Amino acid sequence: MSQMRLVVVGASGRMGRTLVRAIAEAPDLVLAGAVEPEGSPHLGTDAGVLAGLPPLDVTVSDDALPLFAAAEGVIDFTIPKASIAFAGLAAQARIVHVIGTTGFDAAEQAAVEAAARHATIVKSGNMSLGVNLVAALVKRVAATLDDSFDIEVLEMHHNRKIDAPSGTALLLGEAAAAGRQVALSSHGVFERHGITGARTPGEIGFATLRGGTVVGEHEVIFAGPHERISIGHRAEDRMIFARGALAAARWARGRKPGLYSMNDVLGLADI
Ligand SMILES: NC(=O)C1=CN([C@@H]2O[C@H](COP(=O)(O)OP(=O)(O)OC[C@H]3O[C@@H](n4cnc5c(N)ncnc54)[C@H](OP(=O)(O)O)[C@@H]3O)[C@@H](O)[C@H]2O)C=CC1
Ligand SMILES: O=C(O)C1=N[C@H](C(=O)O)C[C@H](O)C1
Repeated sequence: MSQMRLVVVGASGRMGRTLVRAIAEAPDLVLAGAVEPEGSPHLGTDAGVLAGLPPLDVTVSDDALPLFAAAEGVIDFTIPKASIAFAGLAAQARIVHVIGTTGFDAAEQAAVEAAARHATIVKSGNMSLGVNLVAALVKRVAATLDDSFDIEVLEMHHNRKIDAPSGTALLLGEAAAAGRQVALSSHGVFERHGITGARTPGEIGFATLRGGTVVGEHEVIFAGPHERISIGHRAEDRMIFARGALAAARWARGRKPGLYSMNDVLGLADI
């Protein structure tokens, strides 16, 4: 099979640069384009140089559509507003769209779902194998334990992160809610401050920490009567997310339009 031609949007970001390096080290993939927003100081720069590599002869552009038209996939770790626009363009170009961006509100999520009628989209709040395995375990443990075990999701990230709770924390909360056969929208508690009253049984609580250069840490705590179970994950390098995203692109190549998750890519959907 020929090399898969991929465009990286948000190419100068923390994930964008990591993705460019991950594509450069994959013999079956080739960087076909690199995109940054209009006005970015990085426009016209070589994407390889930007990522700390020798030149790759791909200059950073703000004109996504012609690049998408000549590619088979786009890898997108940007911001929700941009990802929605890219989903429309990817649908127009009939190419694979891997979305790692987090922080979507309900209307933005609905826009991605609409685009997935024409584009093959893989979207996940965390592209790593480890976190998706942890989510499968959380679902199983939540299904096994009753409401006498309180579920709390704890996360810590670097001080540049703009959304909270993290996409991964939400993914883990959804897994816990699915295990308990409840909706996260009705059982999730995202803020506590002041005289909150005692904890309501069945709540799924979230706590967010921000600081330093932490790549991403998550812990799901099941706190029961006189015992506590804790299941967690520590990301040590952004390369785990980048390699996961590239695995998603390979998996999605040639697949029919639809909205897929990393569970589909990793074969964890039935766990
Ligand atoms: N699912 C997963 O496994 C992971 C998800 N993430 C998520 O990925 C996203 C990005 O994270 P990170 O790389 O740390 O963030 P950064 O802020 O470092 O990078 C975001 C990049 O997107 C660019 N961007 C913004 N708008 C546009 C646009 N319209 N067109 C093209 N590029 C655009 C920004 O450009 P500029 O700076 O010029 O605005 C920036 O280069 C976040 O939502 C984060 O939560 C992160 C890691 C793993
Ligand atoms: O912004 C980040 O850095 C990360 N974002 C994702 C999230 O919101 O969960 C994934 C990872 O934890 C890093």
